[in-house]
Amino acid sequence: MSYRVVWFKRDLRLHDHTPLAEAARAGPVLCLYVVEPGLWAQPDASARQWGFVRESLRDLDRALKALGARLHVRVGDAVDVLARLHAQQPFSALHAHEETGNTWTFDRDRSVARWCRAQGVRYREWPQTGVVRGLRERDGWQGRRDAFMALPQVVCPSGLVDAGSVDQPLVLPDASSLGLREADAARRQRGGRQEGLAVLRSFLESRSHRYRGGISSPLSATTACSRLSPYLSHGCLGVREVEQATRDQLASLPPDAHQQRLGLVGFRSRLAWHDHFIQKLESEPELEWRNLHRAYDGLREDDWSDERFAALVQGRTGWPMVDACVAMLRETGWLNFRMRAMLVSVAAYPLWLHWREVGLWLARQFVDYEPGIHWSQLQMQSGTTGINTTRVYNPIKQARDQDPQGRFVRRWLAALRRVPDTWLFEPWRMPPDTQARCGVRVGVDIPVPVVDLDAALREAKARVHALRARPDVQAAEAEIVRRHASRSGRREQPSRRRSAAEMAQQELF
Ligand SMILES: Cc1cc2nc3c(=O)[nH]c(=O)nc-3n(C[C@H](O)[C@H](O)[C@H](O)COP(=O)(O)OP(=O)(O)OC[C@H]3O[C@@H](n4cnc5c(N)ncnc54)[C@H](O)[C@@H]3O)c2cc1C
Repeated sequence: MSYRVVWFKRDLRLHDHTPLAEAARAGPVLCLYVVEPGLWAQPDASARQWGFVRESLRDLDRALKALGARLHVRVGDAVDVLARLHAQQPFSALHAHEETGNTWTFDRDRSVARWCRAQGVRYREWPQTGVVRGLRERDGWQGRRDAFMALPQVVCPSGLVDAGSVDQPLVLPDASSLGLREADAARRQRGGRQEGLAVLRSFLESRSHRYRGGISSPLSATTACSRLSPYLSHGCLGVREVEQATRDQLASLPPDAHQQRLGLVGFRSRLAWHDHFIQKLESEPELEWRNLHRAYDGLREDDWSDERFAALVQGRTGWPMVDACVAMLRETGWLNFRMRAMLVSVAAYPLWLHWREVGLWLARQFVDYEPGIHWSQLQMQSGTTGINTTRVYNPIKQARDQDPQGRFVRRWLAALRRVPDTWLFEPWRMPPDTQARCGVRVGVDIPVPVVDLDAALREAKARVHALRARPDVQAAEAEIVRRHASRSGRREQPSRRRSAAEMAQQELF
């Protein structure tokens, strides 16, 4: 029997799934998910991500069963799994979505393509976002992305003929058998398309009026933001279906729904950034591990400090807003944009840590880890792209602006609950008699900051600005703009060293 294999990766849904629809049109299919121990052994993988994927796979299997098929799960190296399947029962084609992942998945996809060529198996891949494969420069990209988003969604087949047996139960390994030792996040979002659709509905219909103005503070952001990121990153929802649902919701709003309209327009621009940032990694896979602007090589690498990194990871920097964010991230696997940017900024400037290790730690924390967005943002917030404004977040100012009553900090840091408002954001300055009155000992119950914030910020900014001012560094920026910068808004000039859209992004949050 001739059949096609549909290989699910970061596209855990049946709706708007071209590889599945095309395979089903041609005849029997085998829907495959490969649990790859090599992938889960990478330093950016974590139990919380696997927990989310596991739930999504169960949901996917249920959806396939309703169509008369099932999800076939194999554990192993993708090429070995495909070779075994092919030896048992040869298939004519392998269908998949294009993936912009980390270096490991990039290499794996190339190995799979080589294996297909050698076996005479047709390997077909389709895009699932506005990211364009093989793009050499950014001119014209936005138009191509918009055209993709305007295409009709691909309808899910109404029935499937499974090329294998359908009455097997779904068996999925647990995190520990994949060697994932860090604990799952106790209060993370649950995986699966059904969960994702419910989150999408609640955002479009009732929460989006709080998006504009609500997404910067970590207090309001948990409900004001869409919270769609893990469903988009693991493909439980497609970007195109979310974009079109938003467009339709906007069209149906009554004229006086100003706040909701502003919210949905802002949200739609974030969906465009989703593709804009992933395109950077697609066009330049090396930005996962080396500075986008090579003149920044050596800026921080040799000054690595285990002590400063440990303080950050353990949430013991001494700056309450930073430590509270780390506590929330540990427990929920999510933070809003501004707080993510603040964590990276604190790591890069006052703590003067190179972004790669910091990025790996954060990647493991994020349930929604999306390599293209993640590594581009890590470099942008660390000031190593050469084309973005150097934005340095002061964690004490952020606390005052985003948590003026200290509710967020007190919620996540139990030791600070009895500290009076006056000292809450700089508790290490508390006089001894105040410490005694509120029963909190600086240096014992709460940490003293690892570095002097003002002095460390001053020195860090001076070092980065000195580098940016060098003519040879500025001269090299034009090429980075050509390949990566946004063309929306006025066309940016290399000499201005910033992208209009990226500036807008920095300012909006
Ligand atoms: C250092 C750093 C690392 C990040 N790592 C990731 C990551 O691994 N995965 C991830 O999905 N997002 C990442 N982001 C972007 C952003 O913080 C999250 O997308 C957002 O917080 C997710 O919550 P939400 O879905 O409620 O966002 P919303 O504000 O509701 O946005 C909707 C969607 O738009 C996209 N989006 C939003 N903001 C951005 C942005 N600035 N750049 C690109 N796309 C955006 C996401 O897909 C998001 O789900 C990172 C940001 C920073 C500063």
